[in-house]
Amino acid sequence: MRVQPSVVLYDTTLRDGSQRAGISFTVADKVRIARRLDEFGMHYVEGGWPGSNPKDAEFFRLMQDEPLRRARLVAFSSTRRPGVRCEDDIILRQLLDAGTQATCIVGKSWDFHVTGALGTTLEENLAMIGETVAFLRARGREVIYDAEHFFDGFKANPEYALATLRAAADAGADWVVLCDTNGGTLPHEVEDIVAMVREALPGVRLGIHTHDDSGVAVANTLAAVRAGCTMVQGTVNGYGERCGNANLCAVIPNLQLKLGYACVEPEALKGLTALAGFVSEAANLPPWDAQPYVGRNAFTHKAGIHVSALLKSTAMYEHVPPESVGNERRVLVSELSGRSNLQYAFGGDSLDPEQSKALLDRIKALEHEGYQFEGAEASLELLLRDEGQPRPFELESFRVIIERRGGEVPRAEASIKVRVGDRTVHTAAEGNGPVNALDVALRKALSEIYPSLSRVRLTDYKVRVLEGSEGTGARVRVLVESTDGSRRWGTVGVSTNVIEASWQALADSLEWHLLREARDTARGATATAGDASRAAAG
Ligand SMILES: CC(=O)SCCNC(=O)CCNC(=O)[C@H](O)C(C)(C)COP(=O)(O)OP(=O)(O)OC[C@H]1O[C@@H](n2cnc3c(N)ncnc32)[C@H](O)[C@@H]1OP(=O)(O)O
Ligand SMILES: CC(=O)C(=O)O
Repeated sequence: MRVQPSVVLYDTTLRDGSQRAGISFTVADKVRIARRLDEFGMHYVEGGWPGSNPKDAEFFRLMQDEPLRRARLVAFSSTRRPGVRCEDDIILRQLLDAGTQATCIVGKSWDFHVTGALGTTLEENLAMIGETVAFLRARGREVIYDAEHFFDGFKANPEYALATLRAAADAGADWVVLCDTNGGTLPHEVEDIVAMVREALPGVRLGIHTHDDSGVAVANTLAAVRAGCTMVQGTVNGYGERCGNANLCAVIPNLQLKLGYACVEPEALKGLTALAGFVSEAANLPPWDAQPYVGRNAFTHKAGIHVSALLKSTAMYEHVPPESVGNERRVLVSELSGRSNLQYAFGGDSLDPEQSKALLDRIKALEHEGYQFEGAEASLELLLRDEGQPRPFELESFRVIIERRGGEVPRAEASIKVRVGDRTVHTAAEGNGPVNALDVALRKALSEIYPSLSRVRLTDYKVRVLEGSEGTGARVRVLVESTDGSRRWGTVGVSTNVIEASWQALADSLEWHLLREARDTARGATATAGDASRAAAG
């Protein structure tokens, strides 16, 4: 592939990204994200609008004390207001006070907005743009000019839309960025219009800023780059106003891996998946599993036919290697599996054809009953255990009582009898609900014999009703996620009784931990014995 010239990355997660419904970064979040974007290799990081709110102003104050290492931090603002001198405009004063070397100014390109939203004349708007850019350039600032609604403006009145860009460029703007603010433009239009702008403004460095209202923000960004834009604006995970901005987590690998443009170091690209996770965590939004390139499902294979081909060559069902963006391949085992899924999931040829067939039949039958092994790989692994081997513990019986007295919060009490080897242990415990009481009672029964269980914690508990029409008599599926501080695993239980389903998932979780621990210990002992015999032989 021919290596194309580089494309400049301009991240606006902290400004346009924070315009997404549901996001409210703290100042500390903004500082952490800015540093992470810098480490990743974004060339520009737009931090916010200092004239908008005290949080953004404080963010820029803090960043002056400890600047970014490589990226340029950008403060954002609009042009001066109509009829107000730049020197007297408070918003521009606050922009300068932010102390950044780079600034971004948004101005109007669409005549409809100039007269309808700003309520001023077309001439005054041109003056607002040119004077604001010149004002900032005269004060030593780099100016990135964002031409709001450029594509809609160009379609309505191309001469005027181009005149707004000329006003910025002639006043010394370093970059002129064409914005598809309403996200209504399609890729072929973007490609044509950018080509016309290039012709009309030779030598002006162009950028692209798109929104995803038509679901084509990434495609529009790529079309603009192909037509000559050399800066791309976007956000991590595509966060942004309404349907979001161009998602840099797709734009960057598409440019770099598919189109041959240099954006970041190939090693840095391997940090993209971690960056996406970091930002979704900081934004307090659930990760987007189906997100291209960096989502958990982006390289997850479920269908038997796909997995069978993957075992021959991963390129058969993967457009790029997952490691190129720091993601990983996963293979699920479910009712849509064939032998290949089991072979992949359990490694090599550890199962003979008959075992595979029997296991697949069992999985398919259990999924028919309502089990789901996708998020419950530990329960799946337990299906493979040798039924002849003694189990770490076996349930003899449990009883759960829930009591509510008067207006008090209800309490639950569980008593449990389990057999461990030839001992029977009988315990009781209270909890804030029946499942919690069962969990506490079971651990109490086992903790003396298996002290490592004290490290195991439940991190998630989900219940799903499987047949809605049965009402409270319906079958439920319980999925439990557990951790011992270093590993996470999922287990499942299904029953018409939610406590029984919870028990199954809970018991599987502890049993899986104990079997894993026994296996790790056995492997450690084998390795130690091997070392000793090699040392003796040497
Ligand atoms: C496309 C984009 O995403 S641009 C970024 C948009 N982001 C934001 O708006 C978030 C931050 N915004 C804010 O904090 C506030 O809206 C502020 C501080 C900027 C302004 O607040 P207010 O003075 O109370 O005005 P309000 O928000 O009601 O209206 C915006 C004003 O800006 C004016 N304006 C809009 N675009 C521009 C522009 N390019 N140049 C100058 N003024 C503009 C509008 O005409 C309106 O003025 P008016 O009330 O005299 O009609
Ligand atoms: C500038 C900007 O955010 C837009 O036009 O969408």
